[in-house]
Amino acid sequence: NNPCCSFPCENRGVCLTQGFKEYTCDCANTGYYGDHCEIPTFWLRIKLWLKPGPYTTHYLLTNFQWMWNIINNTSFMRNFIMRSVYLVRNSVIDSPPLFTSGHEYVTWESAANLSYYARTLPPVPRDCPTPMGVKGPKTLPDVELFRKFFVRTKFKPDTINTNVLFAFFAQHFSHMFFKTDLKKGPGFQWGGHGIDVSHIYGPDVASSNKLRTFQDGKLKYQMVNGEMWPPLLKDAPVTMTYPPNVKPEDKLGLGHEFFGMLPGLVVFSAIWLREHNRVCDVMRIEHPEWTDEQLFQTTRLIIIGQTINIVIRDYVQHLSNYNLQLFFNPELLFGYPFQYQNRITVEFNHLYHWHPLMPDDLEINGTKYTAQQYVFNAEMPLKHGMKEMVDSFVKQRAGSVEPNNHPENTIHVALETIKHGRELRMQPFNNYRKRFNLPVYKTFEELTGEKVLATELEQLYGDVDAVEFYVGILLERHVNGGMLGQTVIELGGPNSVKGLMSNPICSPLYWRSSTFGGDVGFNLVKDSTLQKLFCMNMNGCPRIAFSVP
Ligand code: HEM
Ligand SMILES: COC(=O)[C@@H](C)c1ccc(-c2ccccc2)c(F)c1
Repeated sequence: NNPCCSFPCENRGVCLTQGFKEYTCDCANTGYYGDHCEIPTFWLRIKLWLKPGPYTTHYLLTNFQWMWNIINNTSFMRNFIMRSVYLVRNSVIDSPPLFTSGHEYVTWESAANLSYYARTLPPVPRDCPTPMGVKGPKTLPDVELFRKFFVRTKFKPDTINTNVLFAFFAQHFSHMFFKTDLKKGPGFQWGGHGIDVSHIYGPDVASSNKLRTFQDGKLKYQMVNGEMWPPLLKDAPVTMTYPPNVKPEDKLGLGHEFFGMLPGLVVFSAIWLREHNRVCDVMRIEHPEWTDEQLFQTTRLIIIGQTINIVIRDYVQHLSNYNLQLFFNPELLFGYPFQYQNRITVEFNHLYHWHPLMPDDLEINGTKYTAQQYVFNAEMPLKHGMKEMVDSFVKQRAGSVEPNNHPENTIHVALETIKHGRELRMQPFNNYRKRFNLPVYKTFEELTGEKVLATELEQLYGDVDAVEFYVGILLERHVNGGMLGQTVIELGGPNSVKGLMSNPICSPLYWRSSTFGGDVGFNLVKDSTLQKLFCMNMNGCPRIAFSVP
C-alpha cells in the first residue's frame, strides 16, 4: 500500500512516495525539520513556547470583560490585537490554494481551475487500507446510521440566545460563496470564491442586466403595501428555482436562484435591494454628473464594503462570543504580507452546515408556519410586511448547533454532507484538528464531552482517528457556552477572516475614498451596522440584533 496513507508528515510537510515502500516528508518552508517535520526550528520553538494554546486564547477572549473594556477603548491595543487576529488567522490558510478534490497532490488545477472548491487537506489516497487512510473500518458505516445523532426530539435553543434573524443572515450571506455544482459533483462550485454580493446582483452580467432598471443605478423592485420588495420574476426573468405549486405571479426575481425557498432569504434580499437603491439616491446627489452605470458599479462596491463591515462587527462578533470588540479596518494590514485573493474550500462549506439553527416552525406576528407552510412561501413576507417579519425573526430563538437538534426537514442535508465528505475522500476530523494547530481528540468521550454518544460513535468507527469531518464538526462538544464547537471556530475563523479581508476592496489602491465616490460613499461603508441596514430601509426602527431580547 501507499506508505503515505498513515499521513506521517506533520506541520504541513508533504509526503512524497519513493517507489512502492518508502516515502520522504518535504518540510521546506514550514518552519519544521526532521523525518516527519516534527521538530520546530529555533525561533519557531520560542514563538510556540510563548503563544498561548487555543483553549487558553479562547478562554481569554471570552472572559475578563473588565480587561477587554480597557483594550476595546485603547486604540493602539485594539489595533494591535485586531491586526494579530487578521494575520494569525491568515497564516493558516494556503493562498494560493494547493489542493482540489480532484488530486491528492499539488497541481496547476488547484491554482487555476476556479470551478473547483479548494481543499485545505488533500483527499485520502485511493490505494489505502481503509477509507480514512489506515485507521477505522474497511467500509464506513451506512450514513443512515447517523440519522439518530441528528434528529431533533425536542427543540434545543442556542445557549447564547441566538435568534432566527442570525440564522437567515448566515444562510443568506454564506450562499453568496457556497454554490455547489451538484451536476459536476460535490467538489465543484459555480460561485465567485468570495464576497462579490452576487446573491444580490446575480451570478453574472446577464442576470444583473435583468435585475437592473438602468436608471440612476437602481435595481428593479415592486411596491407592495407601500413597501419596496424584489421584482416579480416575470419582470426580472433571471433563473429561479421554484416548485411547480408556486403561482407564477408570486415568483420573485432574486440575485440567487434558490432564494425563493425561505422567507428569511426574501427579507434579506429585500433589505439589501432597498439599501442599494437608497445608496444610489445618496450617490446621485453627490454626483449628478454620473451615468447610471457608474452609479450602479460604485454602489455595488459600497454594498460589498457594508457587507464585510456588518459581517465582522455584528455577525462574527456574535458567533465568536468574543469580548474583544471586532472591527473592519483594511489599513491595519497595509505594509504586512497579505494576499488579496481568496478561494472557498470544501471544508469551510461543510463546517458551515448549521441547519440545527432552524426552529421547527416560524412564528410571524402570532401566526405559526410549519416548515411545510414556510418553505417556498413566496407571498408570506410581502403579506406580513417588513416590520412584522423582522420583529418576529429578532424575537424567535434559533436552535443550538449541536447533536440531536436538526429539524426533520433538514436531516437529509446533514446526511448528504457526510456522503459528500466520503465522495471527496476527506481526511479524518483529527487530521483537520492537527492542520489547524489544535490538539487531537484521544478518545470519543473527549470529542463529544459525554458518554452515550461517544460509545455509539466508538461502535461505528472503532478508532477516534477515523471519525469523519462533518460528523466530528457536528458532534463535538462546545467550549464554555459558545454557540459553536471549537473546531468550527478555529477552522471557520481563518477561512472567514481570509474571505473578508482578502476582498479586492481591502487592497491599498482600492481602499480609498475615490473608489466609493468620495467621503460620503466611503463613510457609508465605514459607518454601516446591522441596525442601520434595517432602520434606514423600513418604517419604524425596531431593535435589530442577532440575539433575542
Ligand atoms: C429551513 C431552512 C433550511 C432548509 C430547508 C435548507 C435546505 C438545504 C438544502 C436542500 C441544501 C442543499 C443540500 C445539497 O443538495 O447538498 C442546503 C445546503 C446548505 N445549507 Fe441549508 N437549509 C436551510 C437553512 C440553512 C441555514 C440556516 C444555514 C446556515 C448557515 C444553511 C447552510 C447551508 C449550506 C452552507 C449549504 C451548502 C450550500 C451549497 O454547498 O451549495 N442552511 N440547505
Ligand atoms: C477564530 O477567531 C477569529 O478569528 C474570530 C474573529 C472568528 C472569526 C470568524 C468565525 C467564523 C467561524 C465560522 C463561520 C463564520 C465565522 C469565528 F468563529 C471566529
